[in-house]
Amino acid sequence: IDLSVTWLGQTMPGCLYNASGVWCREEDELEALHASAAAAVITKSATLKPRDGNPEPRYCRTPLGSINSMGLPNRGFDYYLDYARRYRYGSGKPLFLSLSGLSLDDNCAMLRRLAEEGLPAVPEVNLSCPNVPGKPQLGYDFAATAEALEAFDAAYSGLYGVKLPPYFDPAHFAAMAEILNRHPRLAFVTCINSIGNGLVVDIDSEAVVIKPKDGLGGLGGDYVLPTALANVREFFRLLPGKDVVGCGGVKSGREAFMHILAGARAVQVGTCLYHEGPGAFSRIAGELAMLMRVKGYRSLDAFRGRLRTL
Ligand SMILES: CC(C)(C)CCc1c(C(=O)O)[nH]c(=O)[nH]c1=O
Repeated sequence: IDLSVTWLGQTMPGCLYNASGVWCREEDELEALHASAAAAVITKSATLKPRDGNPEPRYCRTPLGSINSMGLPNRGFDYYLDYARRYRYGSGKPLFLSLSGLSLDDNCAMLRRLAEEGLPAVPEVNLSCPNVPGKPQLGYDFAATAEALEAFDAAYSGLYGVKLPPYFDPAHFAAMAEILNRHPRLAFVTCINSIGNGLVVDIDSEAVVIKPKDGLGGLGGDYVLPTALANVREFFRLLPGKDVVGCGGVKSGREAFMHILAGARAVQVGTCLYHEGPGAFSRIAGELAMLMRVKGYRSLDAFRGRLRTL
C-alpha cells in the first residue's frame, strides 16, 4: 500500500500532516511532528512580531470537536524562519510556513523575507487573517482577496498556497475560483479553516466555554467534516491544475479516505491531533492503508477525486 504523495515538485512519504495552529507553535512541538509519522510539518500562522494571543480559556474540546479563539498566539515570523533555516529537508518531509500577517504589508514583508532566504519551505498564507476592522475576514472579501493575491505574486516568486475559510454558497465558490485561477504560482489551496464564530454553551454553568469574543470561536472536528468535504470537492473541480489539501474533521482513516475521494492531494489533522498527539498520524495512516487494502486500492492516485455522484 503506497500512501506517498507527489506534488510541489517533491514526493512526501505519506499523505497526513498537521493543520496549522495545532501542535506547531513551539520548536519542540515541530520536532515532535517531524519525528512522528506525519508526512510534512506546517508551523503556527506567523505574524511579523510575536503575539501572546487572547486571554484563556480560548480553546475548548466538546463531544463533537472543538471551539477556539486563540487570537494568533505565535513566536513571530523570525522564530519560524530560523526554524526553517535549520530544518532537515533531506528527510523528504516538506516544511510549510503558515503566514497570517495583520495587514497586507505584513504578509508581503514576510513573503519577501522568505523569498530572500531561498529555503525549500513553502508558504501557506492564511486568508482568515484579519482584514480592516469592521470588514469580514480577508477570505470573505473577494476584492481584498484579489488585491492580496496580486501583491503576493509580486512579493514571492516561488510556489505558494493559501488556507481558505469554508464557503457555503455556489456563487462564493465560483467567485473565489475565478480569482484563484488568475495565479499560476498559487499551487494549492487548503480547505478548510475552522467554521467561524460558532457558540458552544455549557448548560450547567449556563455560560459560554471560551473567554474571548463573548464565547464566539472557530469550530473544528466532527462539526465541520461535511463542509470541509464540500469545499475540497468544489475547489478540486473549480481549480484545474492546482492541488487541494483537505482539512477538517479527520480523526480516522475513514475521513482521510473521504477527503482524498473528494479530491484532496494530502490531508491535515487538527482537533484530533490536539487531543491525541502526533501518534495520531501512524494510527490514521494504518487505518487508511487497511481501508485501501480492503477496497483493492494500492495508491492514493487509484481513487483520488473519484467520488461518485448518483
Ligand atoms: C482567526 C485568526 C486569529 C484571525 C487567525 C488565526 C486562527 C486561529 C486563532 O489563532 O485564533 N484559529 C483558527 O481556528 N484559525 C485561524 O486561522
